[in-house]
Amino acid sequence: IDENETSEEKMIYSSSVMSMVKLLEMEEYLKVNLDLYVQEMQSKLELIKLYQDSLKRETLTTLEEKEEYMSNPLNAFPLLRRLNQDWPKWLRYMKLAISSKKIKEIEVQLKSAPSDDDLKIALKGMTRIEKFYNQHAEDLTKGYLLGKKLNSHLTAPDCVALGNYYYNQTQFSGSTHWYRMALRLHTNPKGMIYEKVLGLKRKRIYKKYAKALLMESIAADKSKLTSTEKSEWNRLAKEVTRDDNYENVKKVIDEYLTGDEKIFQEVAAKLKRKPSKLQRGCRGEWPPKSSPELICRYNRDTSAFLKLAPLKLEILSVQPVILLYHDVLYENEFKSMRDAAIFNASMIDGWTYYDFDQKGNPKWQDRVVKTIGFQGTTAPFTLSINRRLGYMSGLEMRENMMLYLTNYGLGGNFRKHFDYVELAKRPPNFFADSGGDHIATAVLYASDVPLGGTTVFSKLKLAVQPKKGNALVWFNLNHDGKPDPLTEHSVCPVVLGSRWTISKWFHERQQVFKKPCLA
Ligand SMILES: O=C(O)CCC(=O)C(=O)O
Ligand SMILES: [Fe+2]
Repeated sequence: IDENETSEEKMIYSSSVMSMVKLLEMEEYLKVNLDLYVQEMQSKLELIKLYQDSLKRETLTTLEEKEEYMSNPLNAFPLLRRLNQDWPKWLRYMKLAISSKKIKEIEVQLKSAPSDDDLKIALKGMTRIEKFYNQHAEDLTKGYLLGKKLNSHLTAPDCVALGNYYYNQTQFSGSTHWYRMALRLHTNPKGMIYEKVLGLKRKRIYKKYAKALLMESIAADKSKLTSTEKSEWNRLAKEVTRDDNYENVKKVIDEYLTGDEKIFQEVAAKLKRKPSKLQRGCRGEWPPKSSPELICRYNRDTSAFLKLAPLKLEILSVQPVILLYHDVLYENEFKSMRDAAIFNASMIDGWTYYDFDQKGNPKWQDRVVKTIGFQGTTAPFTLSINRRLGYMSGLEMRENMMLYLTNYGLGGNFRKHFDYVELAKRPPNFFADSGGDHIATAVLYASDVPLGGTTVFSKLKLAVQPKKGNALVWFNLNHDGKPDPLTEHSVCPVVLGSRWTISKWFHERQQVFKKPCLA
């Protein structure tokens, strides 16, 4: 994760649960305005209805009846007067804009609504959850996350957006399930809203679904098609989406819509790639570690202070050293840090990148978190946390008090990486200028994450679930100061929860007089 100034760009909400809270507040405000708008519209409607009532009279069909009616001056005079005086005024009243002030306010609010980029990041987060944890469209639609039933669900427009996202990336077998869900949910009375206001035509979804099925059967998600395949696909796609063919296509798809989801899921399973090692780790498929060296005890050794207040320590790995401490972060420390971050400063987007372009520049990829660095000793919490991290690691940190506070976003993750700088990639004055390599890393878990968000060391098959108050400390360099590739680690996509961490990278240089006193 790196920091990048993004001042000119629009605010991104989906990269942090905390910033998405603003969206909730935005919609609450919009709803208030909508309520007022509806109220005004209703009272206008009631007034017009009163006028309608006043216009009622018996039906007059024949010319004789009409003539008789108008021969009565008490009928003729009011009618004449009304047409001259009242109707033009009613017309004016009907034309009068309803609640133009409220509409203006909604317009202003929507200027800070999430951008297309933001939606793309959210879609990517959703599909990351779907793929990483092998979730099915139907389960997500019905409110199941990793088998846990939640009191929420997706709608037809949500499903279409997800289907289109896959479709546009030529991942057709990913899109078909979402189109099928969309059609199942596109029923009246809500279907009327989709058709008339959102422009989400049922007919168009049928066609898109048909095209995706066709493409899936021809190409099975191959990114490169031969020219014969391509022309065959184009010919068939035209055939399928021809208007006079619509009824046939619809008939076939309607059968799909009543089909058993289990069958679709079995077919999908055959098309899916085998899970990666990391994905298996994230799915909790690794057995728990046990070995005589891996013990729990109280750490009373790394500081005189700990003799009075020992820290609960669990040794997760000996080579490389990975320690899990329990109950080492206080709620009020985290709260004051978070408040400082969200009220007095602003957290910025953090990215996870996976690649370099041809010139060797990093290609930024996936905005996944919001983060902020707390330098030095400005607030009491940075001092107390740093002191405790000193006890936990046995390391010195006077030159480097920096702590990072991070909040993950929708499906937020952290790709596989090392915290050290590979020897070959070190700049000339690395040791003097940057304080040397990141000898160790500490991650304090500041929140529970009910689903996903596991810290995973793939090469060690070690997975650690965040637990509020716990801290993970590991050494990226071996005792001889060489990077240890076994420390490669990742954060699994967050599925449910707002993942907060306070992290620190310990610098190498300032440890020269202090041998790490390891367990
Ligand atoms: O949050 C985590 O679990 C790990 C974060 C991490 O890899 C880092 O801060 O370098
Ligand atoms: Fe890391």
